[in-house]
Amino acid sequence: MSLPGLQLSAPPEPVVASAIHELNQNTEWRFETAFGSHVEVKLLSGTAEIFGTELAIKQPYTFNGTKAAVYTWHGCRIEVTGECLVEYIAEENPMISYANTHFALEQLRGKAILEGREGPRVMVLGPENAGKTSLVKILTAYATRTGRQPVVVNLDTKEGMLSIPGSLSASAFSSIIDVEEGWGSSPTNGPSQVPVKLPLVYYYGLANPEENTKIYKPVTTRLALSVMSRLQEDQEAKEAGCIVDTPGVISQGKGNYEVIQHIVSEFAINVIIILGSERLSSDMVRKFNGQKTSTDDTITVLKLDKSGGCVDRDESYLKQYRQAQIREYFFGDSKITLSPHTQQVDFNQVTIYKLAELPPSSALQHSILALMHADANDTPENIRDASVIGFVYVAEVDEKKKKLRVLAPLSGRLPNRAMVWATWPEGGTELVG
Ligand SMILES: Nc1ncnc2c1ncn2[C@@H]1O[C@H](COP(=O)(O)OP(=O)(O)OP(=O)(O)O)[C@@H](O)[C@H]1O
Repeated sequence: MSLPGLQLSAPPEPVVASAIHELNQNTEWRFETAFGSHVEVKLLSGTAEIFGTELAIKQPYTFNGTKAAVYTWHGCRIEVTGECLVEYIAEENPMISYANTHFALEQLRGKAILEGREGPRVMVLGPENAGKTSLVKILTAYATRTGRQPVVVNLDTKEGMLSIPGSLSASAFSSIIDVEEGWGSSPTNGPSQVPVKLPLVYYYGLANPEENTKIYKPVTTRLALSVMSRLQEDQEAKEAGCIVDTPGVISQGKGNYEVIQHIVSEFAINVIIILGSERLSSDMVRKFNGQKTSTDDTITVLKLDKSGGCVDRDESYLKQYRQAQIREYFFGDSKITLSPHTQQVDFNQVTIYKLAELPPSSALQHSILALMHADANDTPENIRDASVIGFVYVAEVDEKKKKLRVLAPLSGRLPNRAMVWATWPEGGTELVG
């Protein structure tokens, strides 16, 4: 086609390859897409789900920087447009045992309702990339599909759940999980414009719990106290119980499993699921199986097979993933655009803590600060144990004028609360010019 008056030809539309896949019952199409390249998946017929959440028929879902699988119980046809890094159909998968685990949890929920007690408190353990987060998503999705409202807890600070990496968070899930974004890093995530999932967030600020158990353990305790009181006060959460995702590193521990023990006692965990490690499973059976929780429930340890689809994620992928989570926190995702604002604040208007109070300096440039529900002059312990109001990004530090330019996901003056600066998620990325 030529453009009128210019005799120029419009560049040809790039040809994007499309393919149709027929999946037999109980099989899955596994795929990986690169960051920056978009792959569209459409369910043409039959039924299918991604990590437990059903796909709507004929609706296009777009993936970018994703590793996942479209699973079908009864068979389906899907159309895939765009180029995947890896894609194949897998006949063997552990989905039947994962669904059976959901039904076993449902039985525990039924029993707890009859007895007027809390539903199961489930913890998923296993080494890195064993599929823990994927299993937590599947169990959560099946529970919400059954009409339950479980409280999901993320104790893995390498990734964020409805928050950015570095945080520990909990949220009651009553609606479906977004198949394109997974948990998402922003509370406004999901198909609805209404922020349906409001997480409670605490900040640890390091990737590995064992780097500083003196902070990790008390912060976990605070989160556990809130979750346990929610389970007592909110009938729907009480019936469904909670599902706790954990960092892989605590399962690879050199034998003492101190952090695991702490989580089990603080959340009164009574179902421990082990993925992908015989040794861990036998250690956990020896340590916990048949023991009583503080609420007088008996602990059951269960081993499940790791999915052959779990992929090891290298550091460069994980770094891009974290950056994408941070961007999404401030700017939204493909469906919901947020309107972040930058503002100037004087050095003397902010109080920043690292492990002790810290004067603002250019070292803060391009880092993330957690704004805490704590007074600027509170004690370091109270600040550490406080929950997070939100995060800001330091766009610029002017040491001469003693001013910071900060980006916040919402407009409005920064409240005069204590702020915490930690090393995780790593700074250094330029979010705004
Ligand atoms: N069946 C599957 N098909 C394709 N990809 C999968 C499948 N199951 C899991 N994955 C992918 O494998 C990677 C590792 O899985 P997941 O995040 O669930 O493991 P994890 O044990 O939580 O890891 P970590 O401890 O490092 O957080 C993820 O990118 C996940 O999306």
